[in-house]
Amino acid sequence: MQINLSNLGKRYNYEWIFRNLNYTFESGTAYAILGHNGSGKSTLLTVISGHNLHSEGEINYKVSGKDIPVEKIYSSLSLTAPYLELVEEFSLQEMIDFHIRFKPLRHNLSTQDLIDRMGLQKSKNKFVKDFSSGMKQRLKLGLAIYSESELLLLDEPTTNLDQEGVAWYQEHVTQNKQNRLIIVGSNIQHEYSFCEQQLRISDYHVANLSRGR
Ligand SMILES: Nc1ncnc2c1ncn2[C@@H]1O[C@H](COP(=O)(O)OP(=O)(O)OP(=O)(O)O)[C@@H](O)[C@H]1O
Repeated sequence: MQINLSNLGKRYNYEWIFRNLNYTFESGTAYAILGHNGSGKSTLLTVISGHNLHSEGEINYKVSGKDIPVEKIYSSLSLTAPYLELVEEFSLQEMIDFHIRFKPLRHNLSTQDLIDRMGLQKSKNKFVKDFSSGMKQRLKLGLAIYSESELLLLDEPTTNLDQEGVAWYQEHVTQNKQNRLIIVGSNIQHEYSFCEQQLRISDYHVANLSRGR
């Protein structure tokens, strides 16, 4: 998979979040989008995922050498982000079964296999609404990392995780990165230490562009 951004810009009302962004993302590489709070990391990830329209420039997707329109890109991606909600009324098992109906898991994993990999065996029949915030985050990550998808978008992936949860994230994301395109929005080193490339969103802020970078 390849994602090509050319002169990409996004503004909300009169405020430009980034402009003149030229960049190519390729499968087999993990990228970190870095920047301070409010710098536009989540905005760029939502634009890449097709959930948010850009304001100028172009974004092009290629899967196996074929151009894919933005409205079809959802079928090639999985993502996790703080604003994404789980279905609180489901038990853990029901939540995964529901997810699999839309997005199968990698390597034909079953619901039970995923529960085992997340280390949540004891909570199989617990309602998601009764999960701790760290358990919910582990579930969101497990669903994203283990979905059959070429593009994995991770926005602030270790939110609410303790040290053990962070170690779990690092182990599972690195085990599942081969041949995938991974993009992490973060400003915490342990979330993106496995990424080979870094993109600083502040380089594409209008004030910095006019200074000629
Ligand atoms: N829907 C929206 N309408 C107007 N402004 C928005 C909207 N969403 C985000 N913004 C603004 O865009 C800017 C970038 O926000 P964004 O959430 O992308 O930053 P971020 O780098 O992900 O921040 P954080 O590290 O705090 O998560 C902020 O100034 C924010 O207020």
